[in-house]
Amino acid sequence: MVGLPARGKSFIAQKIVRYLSWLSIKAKCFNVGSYRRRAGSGHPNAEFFDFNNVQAFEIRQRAAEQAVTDMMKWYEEENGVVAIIDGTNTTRERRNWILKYCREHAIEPMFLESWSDDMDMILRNISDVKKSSPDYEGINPELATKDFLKRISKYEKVYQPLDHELDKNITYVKLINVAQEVIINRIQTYLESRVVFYVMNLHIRPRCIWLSRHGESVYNVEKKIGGDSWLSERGFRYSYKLPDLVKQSAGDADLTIWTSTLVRTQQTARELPYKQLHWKALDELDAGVCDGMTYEEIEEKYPGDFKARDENKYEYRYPGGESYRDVVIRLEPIIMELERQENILIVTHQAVLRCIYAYFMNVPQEESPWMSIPLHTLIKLEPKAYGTKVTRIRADVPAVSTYKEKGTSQVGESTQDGTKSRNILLNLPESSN
Ligand SMILES: Nc1ncnc2c1ncn2[C@@H]1O[C@H](COP(=O)(O)OP(=O)(O)OP(=O)(O)O)[C@@H](O)[C@H]1O
Repeated sequence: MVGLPARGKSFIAQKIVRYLSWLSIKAKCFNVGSYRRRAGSGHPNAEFFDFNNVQAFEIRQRAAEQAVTDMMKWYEEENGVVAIIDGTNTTRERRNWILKYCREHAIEPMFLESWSDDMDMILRNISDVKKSSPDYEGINPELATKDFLKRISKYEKVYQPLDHELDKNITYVKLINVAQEVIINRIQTYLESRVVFYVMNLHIRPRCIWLSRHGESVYNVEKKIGGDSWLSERGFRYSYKLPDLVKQSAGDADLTIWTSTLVRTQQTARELPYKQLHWKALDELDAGVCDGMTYEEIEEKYPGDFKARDENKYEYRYPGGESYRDVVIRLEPIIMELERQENILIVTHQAVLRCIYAYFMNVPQEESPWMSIPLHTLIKLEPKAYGTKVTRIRADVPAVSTYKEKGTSQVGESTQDGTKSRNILLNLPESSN
């Protein structure tokens, strides 16, 4: 990463790691600010970041070296694929040092610069995350803001942005005022282009995403999986309640509804007074030859498959059908479009919802297929600077549980509050410098 403080470097770095991890590409962020704190910077004020402060400069240099050393160890020992050095890396000298070190280890780095002169946005960023940074623990917020602006001015004195001419031989992407303008140079690999495409689609305007499973279906009541059945009577009751639940949570905000192409999601959404789009990519995980069967029937007819699925639910692919991994791959355009959009309500199916939820909440693959996402519950996701806040709103309409625990063909769960799901993920703010 490259850029002055409060330009969203950590935000972007963490999002890239979450996106790649969700796609099963091993990625990790190495945050130079946390190495600097571990190296004993304490609670530094702006003077610490003065480039003429020799002692402090040494601490910062050591922190960068430690981050780069750990990165290399991770590549070598843990087969890492994409590492991100989340630091300011504001001088060409520092970037050349990273470039040289990486090339000596046969790694071709890509630099990602976030550049902004939008002072309102920078002040908002400081207020969002910097005042609560460990650097300013116990310090009056106004003083913290003032000191942080001074810290930025120390960096500005030495800042050398990526340059069309001087940096023409390196791979980079430069985001100007979020993605108002994007400059790319020497993008050479498929993975690099995926990352560029992803960051081009990010925005930071406040918005919410709501998720709901379809209302209880006739197949849910009959304990069958797959199919294209109608809603049950209780499922229709949920569809009549949904507009009020949404209004309660979204107020007068405008939103767009996305459903799958299957009858049960469209019946669930039909009373909602918003624009609706139907996506094939939101259809339920295809159970192949098991479509329309109960888990008991599957256990009886395909005992080997039943066991194999319990053992590795993420990878298991139904004969003639799909695995969770397959669903994630087909959901990628949905995630990309979600990043671009503002308020969206998605009405979809259990497995698909687990995959979308896993992306926003950073749920690991071994856990995501086992998350409990009950029927007749509206989930609100609010993306924040360093994570996503979740609120669950239950409709007072009873429904069967379709949750199947490991090792049984019975559906239903011991806990009704869905404790197997993650309620909130908010990473501690770290600073890149
Ligand atoms: N491309 C962007 N440009 C400017 N701000 C952004 C961008 N992307 C995200 N943000 C905002 O930046 C804030 C988070 O700042 P972040 O901690 O990531 O900055 P940083 O550049 O890593 O700062 P530091 O160098 O002090 O660690 C959030 O409020 C987020 O909305």
